[in-house]
Amino acid sequence: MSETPESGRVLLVDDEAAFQRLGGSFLRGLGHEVSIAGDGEQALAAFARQKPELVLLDLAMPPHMDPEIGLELIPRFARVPVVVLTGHGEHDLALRATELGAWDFLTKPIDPDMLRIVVARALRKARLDAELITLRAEQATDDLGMVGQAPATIQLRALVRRVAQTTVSVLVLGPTGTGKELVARALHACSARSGGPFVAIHCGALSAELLESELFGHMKGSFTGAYRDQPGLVEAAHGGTLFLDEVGEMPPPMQVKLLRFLQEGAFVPVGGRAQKHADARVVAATHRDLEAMVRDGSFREDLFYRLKGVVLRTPALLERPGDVPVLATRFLHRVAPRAGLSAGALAWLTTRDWPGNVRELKAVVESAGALLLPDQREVDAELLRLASGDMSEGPRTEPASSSSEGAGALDAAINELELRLVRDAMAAAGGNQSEAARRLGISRVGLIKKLTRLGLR
Ligand SMILES: Nc1ncnc2c1ncn2[C@@H]1O[C@H](COP(=O)(O)OP(=O)(O)OP(=O)(O)O)[C@@H](O)[C@H]1O
Repeated sequence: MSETPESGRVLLVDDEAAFQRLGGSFLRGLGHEVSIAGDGEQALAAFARQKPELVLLDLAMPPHMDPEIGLELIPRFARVPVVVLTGHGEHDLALRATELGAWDFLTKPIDPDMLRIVVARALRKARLDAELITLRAEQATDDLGMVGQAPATIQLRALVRRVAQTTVSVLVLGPTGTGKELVARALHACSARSGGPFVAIHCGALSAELLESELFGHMKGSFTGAYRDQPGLVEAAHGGTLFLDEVGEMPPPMQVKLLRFLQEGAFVPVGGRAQKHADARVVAATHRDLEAMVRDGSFREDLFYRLKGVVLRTPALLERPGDVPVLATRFLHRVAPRAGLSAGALAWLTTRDWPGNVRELKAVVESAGALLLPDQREVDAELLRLASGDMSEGPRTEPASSSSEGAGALDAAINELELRLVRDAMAAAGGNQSEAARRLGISRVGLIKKLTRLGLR
């Protein structure tokens, strides 16, 4: 097989002056940029300086020509192929070097043709590796933070990219926890406003009065406790994007004021007289059936049409089961980068309904990842069941992973985790129990039971 000569940066680590000279000039003759090091210290310094794409390493290093010193160097040349140079009959050494991550080895005296071929092959591998890393990084940023490869998810990402370039208002519709806020953030990030602020407000968590003051600000003395003029979120979002989460919960008097802002970019702070202006792109979202609300008169029709310049739908997880393993793996890696999901765990994850959708999946997988014991590298179905608080299912499909002593620690960890999740949900929902229950993907009665048991009521 012929190898196309590609030039690259090569670090040659060898203490033999003759080989440094001959090998070096042979490689330079092939067009490579060659650095030479005579011992381990020089090698590491040259590695940092030259950033080679390939290291040729003679294992016998001064001062004692001990091959162990050479072996120790291999892992230090991270992410770069290492070709080890060994003497005749050093088969075991070559094997150990390969185990430590060496890419190939050559036996001395070195045949120039072999050297040329091995170097060309190793450089090609180095470039493919680098390309793969770049592609992965691009893919990671390319998914706009919206992980998933189901057709519906791919289509949603494409729509987000297109709509982001326009100025139309966007209404994001979908069940709870399906990524509506994520879509709003992605719209902002892909838009010409990405350098400006992204400001989110939950319209259902506040009373009409508080919501108005939060959105449009208030003047000093306009109500008890208004000690100074306070600008609202609409102004904070000037030049950026204002995300109105659960717009369906917006009280009717506020709906009129929002409509005015959408039509004219104008608003009046609470207690103020002068009209103010702000330029914020509005993205609204709701899990409720706004059309039905328009029909029954609880949501203004003119506001509905104003908001729904473009409608983006985030489907329930049940409608895109192919996304479950991809999402679960991504969430697990965020809390336990070296852990994986067992086959049983994947089966358990993909057969559940996920009423709380991605938010619920995320919470369960992250909790399971946090519950891994220090020497555990795999999340199995049982750990997921523990993390989800669902102990009602049948017999174990996989062996238990902890001792009974560990199980006590596990219970405490689970309780703590549950406490944290419930507290966070209550805080995010501004103390509104229905909203907190929805965020957790459980019923309100279930939440009240939990609050009582956890001593939070
Ligand atoms: N495609 C996805 N990739 C990665 N994370 C996701 C995805 N979809 C949702 N999430 C995560 O799930 C959680 C819930 O998402 P988000 O808050 O955007 O949902 P939502 O539909 O706005 O929820 P709600 O209706 O309760 O306001 C967040 O932590 C979000 O990062």
